[in-house]
Amino acid sequence: MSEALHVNQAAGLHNLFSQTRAHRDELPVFHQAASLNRSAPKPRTTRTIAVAGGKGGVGKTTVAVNLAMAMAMAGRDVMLLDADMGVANIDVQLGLAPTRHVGHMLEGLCTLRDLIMPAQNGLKVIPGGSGVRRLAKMGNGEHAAVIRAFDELIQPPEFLVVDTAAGVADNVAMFAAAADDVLIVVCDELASLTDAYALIKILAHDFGVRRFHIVANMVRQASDAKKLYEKLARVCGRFLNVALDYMGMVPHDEWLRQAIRRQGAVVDLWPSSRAAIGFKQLAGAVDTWGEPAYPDLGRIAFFSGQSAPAAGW
Ligand SMILES: Nc1ncnc2c1ncn2[C@@H]1O[C@H](COP(=O)(O)OP(=O)(O)OP(=O)(O)O)[C@@H](O)[C@H]1O
Repeated sequence: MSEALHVNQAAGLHNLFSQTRAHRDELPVFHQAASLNRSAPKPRTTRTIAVAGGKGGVGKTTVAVNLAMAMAMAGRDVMLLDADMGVANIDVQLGLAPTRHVGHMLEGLCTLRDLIMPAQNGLKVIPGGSGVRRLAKMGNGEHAAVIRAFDELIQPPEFLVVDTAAGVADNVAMFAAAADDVLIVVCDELASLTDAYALIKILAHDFGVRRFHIVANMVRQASDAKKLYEKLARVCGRFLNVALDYMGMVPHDEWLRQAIRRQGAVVDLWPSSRAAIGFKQLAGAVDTWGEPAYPDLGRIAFFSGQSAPAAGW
């Protein structure tokens, strides 16, 4: 698999959203992830949600932070992993000042548990590290080591929300494919749809992910959000064997920028803002997602080594 696929050049993706006739994609399925972990599945107690989107700037971090915070405010035990390693910024957004990052853990200088930072409302954050070249250049083995490190947590959370990087490089795909659910963030730009499609295609073909939750961010009204979803669903339905779930919308809302300036989450600081209401609805919808549609067998997954229920369950 290529290290960094330039999504807008891949297979003339822009055309997919406008053309009337195209060939069904028949690329082979690569079971690269499957060959890396052949251990038997074990019962898991943590539900992992990866927030992805392909394109940069569509609001992945905003959605991850506010989804995690909204669930924490609802009394759930939630951990948030900033997997945008090397250029991570969840710590800054939530006013945290980490002294260690994932690189220290990989070097054996600390454990994953040492990286956990308490944020507002009981949310726990694992910062991704910023301005560290080595983190930005991590290879597949190191990504897998980060994912497997979660097996060592003595008190696994009820939910792990993973904020992934932009693009469709291996790190994004690995973190997304290691989760139980993938939440794709799209906004009202053609490049957002084409990049979301590219990511869904890679996750479906190369990692066997079959179900995706879709949220429309920074939209003006519900009808615009629905149209975005329908465009994506139409193209995916035509070329990929995947199911898309529409999760609603988060409107464009200036209170979000204010929240970032105040180093907090909008759901916490301005809970009755339009964006906060959208995030809370999204958080409430997670409970309707049903069982993860994705078997553990033969893949690298977060908490795949869990064998006992989490404390407090
Ligand atoms: N619903 C919204 N209303 C207004 N502004 C928003 C909304 N969602 C995100 N933003 C703003 O858009 C910008 C990009 O958001 P964010 O950093 O979450 O995107 P991202 O997809 O994680 O970006 P990157 O790929 O670069 O990490 C931020 O300034 C954020 O405050």
